[in-house]
Amino acid sequence: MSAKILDGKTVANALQEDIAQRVELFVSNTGITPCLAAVLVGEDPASQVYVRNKERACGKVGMASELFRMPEDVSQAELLNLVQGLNKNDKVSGILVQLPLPKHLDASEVLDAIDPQKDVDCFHPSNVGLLSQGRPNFLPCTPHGVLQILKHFNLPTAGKNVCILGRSDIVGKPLALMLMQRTSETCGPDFANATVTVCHSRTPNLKAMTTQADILIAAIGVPKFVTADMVKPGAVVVDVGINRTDEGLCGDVDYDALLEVAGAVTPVPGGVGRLTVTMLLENTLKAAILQAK
Ligand SMILES: NC(=O)C1=CN([C@@H]2O[C@H](COP(=O)(O)OP(=O)(O)OC[C@H]3O[C@@H](n4cnc5c(N)ncnc54)[C@H](OP(=O)(O)O)[C@@H]3O)[C@@H](O)[C@H]2O)C=CC1
Ligand SMILES: Nc1nc(=O)c2c([nH]1)NC[C@@H]1CN(c3ccc(C(=O)N[C@@H](CCC(=O)O)C(=O)O)cc3)C=[N+]21
Repeated sequence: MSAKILDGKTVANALQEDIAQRVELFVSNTGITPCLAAVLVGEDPASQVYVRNKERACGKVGMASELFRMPEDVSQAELLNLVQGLNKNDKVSGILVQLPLPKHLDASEVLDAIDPQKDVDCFHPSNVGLLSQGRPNFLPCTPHGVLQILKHFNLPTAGKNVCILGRSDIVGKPLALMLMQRTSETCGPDFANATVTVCHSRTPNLKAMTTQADILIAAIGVPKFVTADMVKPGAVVVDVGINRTDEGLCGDVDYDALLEVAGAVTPVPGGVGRLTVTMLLENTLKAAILQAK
């Protein structure tokens, strides 16, 4: 058996074409160009790559982006001051503070300071609360990207056993919330209504959980953690992990081995990461529309 490869580039390009058209329409109707403000603290190489990808993608769909770089030793007060300035700045539609932040900073306090209507990451407690109640303002980028890949390849989640590895606030937890809802705002009821199992570092006998899954989603940050014996034959495997190793970029799943057991699998790079960036563009346009009202 050879798994179908769920190419994120194709999905991202199709969605970005659609976003570009809506951006053009919005600009011609309002005279406003949606703008993403990205805040980057320090010199972390991975963060720099991601932020660069985000800026490039903004340009591709006709949106503006502005990068705000802060030194590694920036104070909490200075960073809060920057965020408050961006909240007030009418030219800025969306604000993204790239994570992780250096340890001396209180990330929650910084993220909570972002105007919920500019919170394109969907990290603000009011936006997370709305998401959990099934009436989202913004959809979180990476979880939304996972749904969009599944939708593009017609792999519905309704009635399926979905196992998520990882319970972070950026991927695992919001993804679990979205998949257990009755419907998805953008993808409909076929891409919700899952029976969701969330696993983490304190889950005993992980393999017993993963082998039950029709759809297995890995978001733990451990290179090639998911091996062929952990996957039910024919299952859909979504690899969210992005790990930098000596042999280059790799995901949380043992991709080559899984090609022989899985029904479908996302590559890294060229998988979910592409969609994360695309859904950020979607949210930035949405933010601009909210603010134009
Ligand atoms: N493609 C994309 O767009 C994105 C990719 N990523 C990537 O996804 C991965 C996860 O990121 P993120 O969610 O931020 O990670 P975090 O480090 O915040 O969380 C990792 C989660 O995985 C769990 N975990 C870690 N090791 C194990 C293990 N051996 N067995 C079971 N569970 C384990 C942790 O459990 P516990 O809670 O018990 O500690 C935790 O819940 C990373 O590789 C990251 O780079 C992240 C965001 C976007
Ligand atoms: N506030 C905040 N919001 C985030 O959404 C956020 C964050 N902080 N911190 C880090 C994670 C990670 N993340 C990615 C972004 C782009 C790619 C991406 O472009 N991936 C490409 C290229 C990867 C590469 O070349 O390194 C791919 O997978 O093909 C991946 C992962 C967003 N995150």
